[in-house]
Amino acid sequence: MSGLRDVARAIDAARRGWPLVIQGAARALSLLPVESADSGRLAEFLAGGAADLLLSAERAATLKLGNQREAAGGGAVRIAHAPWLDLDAAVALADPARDLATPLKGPYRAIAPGAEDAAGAAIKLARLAGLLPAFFVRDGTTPDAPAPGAAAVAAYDSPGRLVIASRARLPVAQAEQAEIVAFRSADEAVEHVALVIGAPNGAPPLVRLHSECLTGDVFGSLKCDCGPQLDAALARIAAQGWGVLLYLRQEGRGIGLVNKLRAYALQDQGFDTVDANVRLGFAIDARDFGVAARMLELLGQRRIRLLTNNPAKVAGLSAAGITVEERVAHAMAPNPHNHGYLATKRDRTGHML
Ligand SMILES: Nc1nc2c(ncn2[C@@H]2O[C@H](COP(=O)(O)OP(=O)(O)OP(=O)(O)O)[C@@H](O)[C@H]2O)c(=O)[nH]1
Ligand SMILES: [Zn+2]
Repeated sequence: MSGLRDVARAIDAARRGWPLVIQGAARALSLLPVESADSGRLAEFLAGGAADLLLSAERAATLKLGNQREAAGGGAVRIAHAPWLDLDAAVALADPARDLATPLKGPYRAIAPGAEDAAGAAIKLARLAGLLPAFFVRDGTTPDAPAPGAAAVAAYDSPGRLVIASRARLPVAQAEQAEIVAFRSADEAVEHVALVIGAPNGAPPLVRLHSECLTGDVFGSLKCDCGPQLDAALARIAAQGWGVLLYLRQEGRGIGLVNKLRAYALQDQGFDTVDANVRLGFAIDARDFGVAARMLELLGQRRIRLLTNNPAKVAGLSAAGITVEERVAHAMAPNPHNHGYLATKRDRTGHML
């Protein structure tokens, strides 16, 4: 599908600081990501015409720019160009790291994004590229820039084309009888993985959906509960004799490692995990559990028992056709560093803790 190839090229361009185009149903937007731009790239981009700034609705709301009406639909707010809206000012609008230190320039004026579908797709594309959701933007196309349609961006990470790419026996410390299964999609670069423990015994498998957390899974971070949850899930599945751990490549609840570390830096300034995500311009939780449902289907498991405290995982799987016969609580003892994080999950994101 050439549309998906154009999305992949656009993600690559965004990471490299090259311009890209998103074709909306009514009109196209030319875009240059604020994070990866430099003054030379910006000057080239501006040679095509004056550029406004596109921010996610969450970031605009944090800055008290724009309002719900403007944010409705596309999930993006466009800030009209002004002489003082240079690269430095754009970085200050995009990156919350300096929010408390530097007062905003301005005044800034929010205008309608123009092509709401393309604007919303741009915000999603920034997340897929692991970049801050902020672009220099102008109407129309740019020669030689990748130009996916907004609909292709929206469909980009849908799990329909996921297949099992490879599987092999993998004895692990917690379970000698285990098999690793790698999944691949023609559309996406990331590879999700399942660890199937034991052998089907007729009962619904005990399943854990684990979203990637480099800091917790590899370094034993005490800021979250991911590492202990991963270990405990493997132990509990092994004790049952049969089950599946899905290792989902959804680092930082889907915003990527760099953006998660930005969220951690904001947490060091006193914001909680929810407010940090929103301040960066992202949804509180950017994950879609449809991919997990597809993995379970490919493994032939449509009825499961799910280890989680997160009702959104149960709802996401159910909406995608998986029957969750039982939710099995999976709470870990808190430590002094993750106590606040766990309290926020309980109080603000509906976790049953
Ligand atoms: N953006 C962001 N992501 C975080 C933060 N702390 C942990 N994460 C990520 O959150 C995800 C943790 O997901 P899960 O272990 O599936 O936990 P959960 O959604 O709380 O649900 P259960 O553990 O199943 O109850 C991982 O991708 C972590 O990288 C944070 O402060 N900010
Ligand atoms: Zn973690």
